[in-house]
Amino acid sequence: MKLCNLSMLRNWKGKSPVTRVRSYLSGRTLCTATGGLEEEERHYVTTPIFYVNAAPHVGHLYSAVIADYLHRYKVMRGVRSKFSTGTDEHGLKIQQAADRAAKEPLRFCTEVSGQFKHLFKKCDVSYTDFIRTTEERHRRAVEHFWTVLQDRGFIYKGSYEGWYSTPDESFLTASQVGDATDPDGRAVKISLESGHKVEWMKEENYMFRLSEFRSPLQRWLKENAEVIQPKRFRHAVLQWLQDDLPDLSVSRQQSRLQWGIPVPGDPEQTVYVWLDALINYLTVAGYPRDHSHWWGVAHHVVGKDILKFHAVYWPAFLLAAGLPLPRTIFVHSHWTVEGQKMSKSRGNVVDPLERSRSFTTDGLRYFLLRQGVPDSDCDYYDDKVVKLLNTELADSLGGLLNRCTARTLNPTQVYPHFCVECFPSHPAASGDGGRAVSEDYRMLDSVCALPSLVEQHYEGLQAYKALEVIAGCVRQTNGFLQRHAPWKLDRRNPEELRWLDTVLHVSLECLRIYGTLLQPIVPQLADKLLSRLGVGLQERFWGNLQFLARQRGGVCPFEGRTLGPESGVLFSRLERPKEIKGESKRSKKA
Ligand SMILES: Nc1ncnc2c1ncn2[C@@H]1O[C@H](COP(=O)(O)OP(=O)(O)OP(=O)(O)O)[C@@H](O)[C@H]1O
Repeated sequence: MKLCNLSMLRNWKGKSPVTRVRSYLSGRTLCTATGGLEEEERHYVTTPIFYVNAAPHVGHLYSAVIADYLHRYKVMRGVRSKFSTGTDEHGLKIQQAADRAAKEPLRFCTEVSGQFKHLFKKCDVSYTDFIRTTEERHRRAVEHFWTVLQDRGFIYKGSYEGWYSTPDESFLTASQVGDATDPDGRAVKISLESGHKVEWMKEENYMFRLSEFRSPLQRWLKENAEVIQPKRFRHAVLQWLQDDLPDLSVSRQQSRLQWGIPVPGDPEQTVYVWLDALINYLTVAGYPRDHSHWWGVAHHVVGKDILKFHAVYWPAFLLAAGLPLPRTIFVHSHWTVEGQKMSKSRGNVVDPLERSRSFTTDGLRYFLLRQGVPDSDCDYYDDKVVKLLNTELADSLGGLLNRCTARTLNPTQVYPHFCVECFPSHPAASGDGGRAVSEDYRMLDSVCALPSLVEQHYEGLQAYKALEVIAGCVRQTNGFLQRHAPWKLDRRNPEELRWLDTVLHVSLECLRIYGTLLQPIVPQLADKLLSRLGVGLQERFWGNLQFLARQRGGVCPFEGRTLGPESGVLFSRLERPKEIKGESKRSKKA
């Protein structure tokens, strides 16, 4: 077992009662600070499963890359991480979309599900599990779950009467419905939340005793203040729990909905699509057989549009089934287009595959995670993407790498030596030989503090804050290089050469830290950067984030090592592509 450094100890926020310390270098094992007892840590992150009534858009990719970076971050920490995504394939909307496309529903679903898979592959979404709700393993899980709820007395046959929104596949209380007029001027009722038309529905079906769960849910939220993040969404859920919480219809008559899973023992009824869909998280965990390994450590990433399903219905179903509740429900806001939610049914979508070709996969991932703020909606437009990527990836980060590794400055192409007399660990200790100035020490402080700040933001699913602090440090390092202008130093003078090498060593150390921290967000770009620096695959874990060890008398394994081969610019400056300009104009006219 290798030793962990102090910052790891300080930063580790394990949930077990004993102080847990990760041996990051060994990757998988975990020991306790008290006795070396080995234990394994697990993490299970999910995206919503995506409804296959139309092709994916940028909003879907956003949910997927949030879960992906969390998964990659956990893997970097040596945690055993499971990451599931997939497609939600039952329901009236799919039945109708398949009819419109004149295709068998399953064939239609297979095609659209394939588009999601293809997108995720192209965009490096490194899921470990992909589930389709039309799979046999899922049908078995739903049937079992239903039977458990029924056996425990939480499902009864009743009659549902009330408002129903087919586009949202959801039931609404009177307070959630408002008046509007349709395009033909007729008075209609709409869902106040989604704006979709609702209809009055009356039919016999199965009801779930949701009304019994108000207090348990309130208690759960009270005792677990962090379970719903960010906070404003927790408040929204608490508010819903103050309102009416009537029993929930959990089946539809088969005559109205054929495309779904039949209710066990009653083929005249089809399981409500949301109950069916939510169970996917259990199916992936192995339910009903051996799910306990993963189920207790589940973290859901969801858009705010489906918060109620995940934070009210889903925990109520789980409590009724006697199963543990998710650890976190992380909620994000929406990408909008000219102020309106980007959505399949509105058709105002931005094609993520096309954008990943124009801006590169990492460019698009970086943009979404740097600009997407969980708390509030964000308008998407291409100019913003181009500006951000040119500034932060091409000029700032790419420029820094380019300058530090250029043959003119570094003709031997090695990770240069650090001279501690030129840059001692503390300014006061600098004798005549010290050449660093106070801004340089401020930069070192920022870079030293960076891993723990980034950790905090990654753990809290606030990637934009992590990327903001990284971008700030990159700017500081560029300033450091500019200030000392190593290109003006005379290599023939040994003293100047020592300082030149030190400036480059410090800059490469900074770049190594940035590249390592950026891996979950921009995996290809980070790989290119770290490979150029000659950092091996086993040297890219969280435990390799010791910065500038040489200054504190430690050993830097990279010093004197040959740099990796040159492989072109890190990130090429972007032009605004013509075809995207055309599309933006079209969407403006619409
Ligand atoms: N505009 C968006 N911004 C961010 N995430 C989104 C957006 N649209 C969808 N998502 C993500 O996808 C999930 C499921 O969305 P859904 O499949 O209902 O997409 P949609 O485009 O809103 O579809 P529809 O228009 O048919 O309701 C959301 O909960 C969220 O995680």
